[in-house]
Amino acid sequence: MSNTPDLRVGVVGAGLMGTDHITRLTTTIAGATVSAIVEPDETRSAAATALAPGAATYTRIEDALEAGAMDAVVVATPGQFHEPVLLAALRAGLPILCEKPLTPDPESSWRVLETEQAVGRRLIQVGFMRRFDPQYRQLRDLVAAGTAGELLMVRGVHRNPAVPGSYTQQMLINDSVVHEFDVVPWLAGGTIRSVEVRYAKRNALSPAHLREPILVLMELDNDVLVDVEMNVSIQFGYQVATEAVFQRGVARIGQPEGLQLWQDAAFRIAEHEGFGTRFSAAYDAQLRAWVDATRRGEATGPSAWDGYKVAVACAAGVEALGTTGPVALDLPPAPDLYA
Ligand SMILES: NC(=O)C1=CN([C@@H]2O[C@H](COP(=O)(O)OP(=O)(O)OC[C@H]3O[C@@H](n4cnc5c(N)ncnc54)[C@H](O)[C@@H]3O)[C@@H](O)[C@H]2O)C=CC1
Ligand SMILES: O=C1[C@@H](O)[C@H](O)[C@@H](O)[C@H](O)[C@H]1O
Repeated sequence: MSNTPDLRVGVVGAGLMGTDHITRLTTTIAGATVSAIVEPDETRSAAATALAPGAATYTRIEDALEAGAMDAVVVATPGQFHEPVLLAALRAGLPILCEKPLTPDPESSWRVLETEQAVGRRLIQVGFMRRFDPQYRQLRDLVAAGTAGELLMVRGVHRNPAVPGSYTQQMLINDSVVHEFDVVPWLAGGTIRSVEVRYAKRNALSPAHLREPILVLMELDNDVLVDVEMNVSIQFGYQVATEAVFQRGVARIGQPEGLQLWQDAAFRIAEHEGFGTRFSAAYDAQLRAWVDATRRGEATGPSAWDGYKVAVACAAGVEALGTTGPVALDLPPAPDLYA
C-alpha cells in the first residue's frame, strides 16, 4: 500500500474524542493525514489544528465537503448531532468512521441506513472500539472455537470512577451500556431478544439526579444470558471486565495487569483511570483497520446495521429503566446491503 497516497481525513468535532483521533492519526496510524478539522468552537479548533499542522479548518461539514478537503470522515460530535453530519458525508460518497452511537434513537438510525442503502455500498464503520480490543477478540475466538464447550452466560462489569453533572439517567444506557449492546452479541454469536434493568441499592456518592448502579440483563436469541453491572460512581478507577461461563470452563478478560507490588504488608496492582487507557490499543486498532480498509476501497468493522440494532437495544434499555421485567426487542430483517 506504500504507493497509495495518504488518506485525507476530515475530523468533525474536535472535543475529547475528536482530538484523540487526530493525535492517533497524526502520530500513530500510517497512511493517513488529517486534512480538515470541522469544529464550531474557535478555541477547540485552534487547539486541534496545532496537533495537525496543515489541516484546513471549517465550522460546518458542508463547507469542508464543498472545498473537497477530505477523502474520508471521522465523526466525533456528540451523538445527537451525528445524523446531519452522516447524511451529508454519505451523500458525498465518503467513507466514515462514526463514534458511538450511530445516532441516539432507532428512527434517526434507520434514516441513516436508508441513505447508505441509496448510495448502494457500505460507507459507515461505527466506533464500537471494544471489537478491536485484543482481549475481547481472544474471548470471541474462544467462543467460536468451542474448546471450552458451549457458552452459557456472560457476566460483565462496566464501572466508571465518576461522571460529569451533565450525565443523565438515560445515559447509563445510551452512552455507556451501548458498548455492551454491541460487543456482547458480537462475541457470543447471538442477537439480543430482551433487555431488563434492575436497580441496586443506590450509591450515596452518585450525583443526586442518578439512581445507580444498575444491573442490565440481556437474553440473547441463542439462550445465552448476560448481566452487566453499570456503575458510574465507583471512585477507585475504570474497570470493564467480563467473565464468560462455558460448559467446561470459565474465561475472564479485563483484569488488572502490569506491575505487581508487594510492599508494607500489602499487594498492589494498578487499575485503569479511564477508558482512554483501558482501550488505548483498541482505539489504535480501530483507526488502523478503518484507514487500511478505506485505502483498499473496502468497509470493515461494525456496520450501520450494527449501529441500528444497538439503537433498538438502547430504546428497549431506556424503556426498561422505567418498567419491571424484560422489554422485548422488535428488529426488522437486515436489509440486503448488510445481510
Ligand atoms: N468510544 C468511546 O470510548 C467514547 C466515545 N465517545 C463518543 O464520541 C463522541 C464525541 O464525544 P466527546 O468527544 O466526549 O464530546 P465533546 O463534547 O468533548 O466534543 C464534541 C465536539 O463536537 C463539536 N460539535 C458539535 N456539533 C458539531 C457539528 N455539527 N459539527 C462539528 N463539530 C461539532 C463540539 O463543539 C465539541 O467540540 C460522542 O458520540 C461520544 O458518545 C465519547 C467518549 C468515549
Ligand atoms: O464511551 C464511553 C463514554 O462515553 C461512557 O460514558 C463510558 O461509560 C464508556 O466506558 C466509554 O467507553
